[in-house]
Amino acid sequence: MSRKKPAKGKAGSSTPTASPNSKESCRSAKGAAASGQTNGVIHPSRPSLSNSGEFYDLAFKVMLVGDSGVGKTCLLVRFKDGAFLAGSFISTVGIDFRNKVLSIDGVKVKLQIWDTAGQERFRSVTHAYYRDAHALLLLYDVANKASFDNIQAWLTEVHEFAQKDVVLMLLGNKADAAHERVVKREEGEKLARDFGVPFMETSAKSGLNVELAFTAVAKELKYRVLKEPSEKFQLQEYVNKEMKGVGCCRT
Ligand SMILES: Nc1nc2c(ncn2[C@@H]2O[C@H](COP(=O)(O)OP(=O)(O)OP(=O)(O)O)[C@@H](O)[C@H]2O)c(=O)[nH]1
Ligand SMILES: [Mg+2]
Repeated sequence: MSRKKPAKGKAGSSTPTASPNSKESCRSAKGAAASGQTNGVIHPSRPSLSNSGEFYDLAFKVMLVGDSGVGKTCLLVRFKDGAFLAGSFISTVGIDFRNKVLSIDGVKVKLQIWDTAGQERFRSVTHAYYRDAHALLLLYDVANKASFDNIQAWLTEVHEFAQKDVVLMLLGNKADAAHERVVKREEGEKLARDFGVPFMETSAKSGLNVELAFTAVAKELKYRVLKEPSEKFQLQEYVNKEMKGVGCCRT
């Protein structure tokens, strides 16, 4: 069985060169060493080796998008390192990525997760990356109404620049911030229903639903590539079954 080791470095030739952060409040950018050589899906009969030394069967690109300050970088750091490093907010510059290999129903799925800058001045940089994304996590901040109101504009952008069959999920982040909350969960649910996208609330601070958001996307992507005739997977159904509410648990 052939096993290839992707070259180290920045994004592969099919994607523009990344512009790494030097520092962030969530320190996510540190390193970002893994390769972006594989633009498409890797065939499962040829396992590959990630930079962290883990073999994987499938690889996908996931992009985090949304207004500046909604918590994209913190969400990625929480997922990758299980940490929330509170401190002064240092906005992401350009774009960066980190890899994580998940085991999904016995299949090793590598997610290459791109953390984009929410600031308007970096918009043209992020546009260039949409086309290669297999999945997009679109975030707003439940404590910031403007970030919620801007979701429609983000969706317009997604439809303009991303692949038609991209896997989309809407996340209402900072669900821990009860006192500052200005967007009700029901409002997020309605918006998601109106646009036909799966939805859940998350918290990079508490970790609420963070693992689930990425796992659900990985499951959907894996299902699309490897689906058995007997297998059925529905992303929103899975999310509804698995997600935890704020301060309570759904069964
Ligand atoms: N309470 C709370 N604060 C959060 C959460 N996630 C992020 N924050 C805070 O929100 C601020 C912005 O977080 P970032 O993750 O840097 O935001 P971003 O979306 O990456 O912003 P840009 O890089 O400018 O696009 C930081 O001060 C974080 O500490 C969360 O789940 N709960
Ligand atoms: Mg950021």
